[in-house]
Amino acid sequence: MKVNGKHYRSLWWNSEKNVLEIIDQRWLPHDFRTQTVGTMEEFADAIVEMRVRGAPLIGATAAYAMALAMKIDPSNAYLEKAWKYFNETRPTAVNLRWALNRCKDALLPLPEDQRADAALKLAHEIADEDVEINAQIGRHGLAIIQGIAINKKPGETINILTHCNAGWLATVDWGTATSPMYHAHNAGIPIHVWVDETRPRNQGALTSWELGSHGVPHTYIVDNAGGHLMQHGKVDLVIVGTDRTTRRGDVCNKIGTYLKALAAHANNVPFYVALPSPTIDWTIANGVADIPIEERSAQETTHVQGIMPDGSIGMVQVTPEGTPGGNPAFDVTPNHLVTGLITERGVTPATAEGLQAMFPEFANVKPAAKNKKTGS
Ligand SMILES: CSC[C@H]1O[C@H](OP(=O)(O)O)[C@H](O)[C@@H]1O
Repeated sequence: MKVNGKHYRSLWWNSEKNVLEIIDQRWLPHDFRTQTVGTMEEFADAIVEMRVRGAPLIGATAAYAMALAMKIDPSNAYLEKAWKYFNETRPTAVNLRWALNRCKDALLPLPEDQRADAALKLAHEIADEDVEINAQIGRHGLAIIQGIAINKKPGETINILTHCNAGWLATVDWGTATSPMYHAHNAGIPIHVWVDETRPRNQGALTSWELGSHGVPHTYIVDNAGGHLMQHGKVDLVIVGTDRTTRRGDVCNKIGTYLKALAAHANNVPFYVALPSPTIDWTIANGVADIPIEERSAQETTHVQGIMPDGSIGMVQVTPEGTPGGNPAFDVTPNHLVTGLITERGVTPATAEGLQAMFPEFANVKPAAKNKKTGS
């Protein structure tokens, strides 16, 4: 998407330096900083520290990480070592494991001297596929918004609530939850977006930065305001992203999503999830029982980042000294609270039958023994 009129993806390959370039999202929305990622440690750090974040973007980053690994040492042993090293960076977004497995499956059959080039080519393909998948999600989500517009007075604004950042910053481009919003805005449909702040990392500020850059009307709200707005008829539709959706349609997403789904269900507000197929974990059904929930640092809850009086970006402590912080980074919305899943192939019910009908090639994937701690 555009940043000050210039098109950017969230990551891109610098073919002159032969390194990956990323937007370092830790400094947004106050400072737009890019950086190169050229070592195994820099790749792992970029994922762990959320310089790159969002399930699809984590997956694309992991693919480029495997390309670097094959350039360093194309042996089977190093391939396995790299797979394990990167799989341990963050446990919840299944796109990480999906990308690592896709790379391993493609590379193992190849002679070692072909692996580095093949791995980089595959990383480019995964990045480009993500852009197209998200554009398709946008087109299918646009139809939902158009369906709501028909029942509104001509020119009446459609109010959409979203949680966290499932925007182009969380993917290579377009975003997932935001793609239908951008498509609707570009089609001239009057939308307004309620943007949940999404403590503790305040990814709502990223969504606000994105939507503002594209001229989409929006309002930044505290996480706990969504239910009130729904009770008062101020939300026509909720669209969120996902980090892992199970084969029966249970949706794992940023902490707080479940509460939005409960409020939407209680107020008969349609609750849709934008779901790229690499985010489906076909090996599990019960999301609450089987999806590993990342526990991040307490400091993310006891402190908040922002612009300091001198204009620098800093952290301030919001809690008393010594107060412990708890920080589960995700929660799981059971499928019965989900109105529909917006995939790149179309909109489907959040059920095992719905997902199998949309993706029949995965219908026979066998449940795997899960180690909930690592998610694989
Ligand atoms: C399009 S996936 C976006 C998804 O990822 C975010 O998690 P994080 O910022 O911790 O990587 C959040 O759950 C978003 O909905």
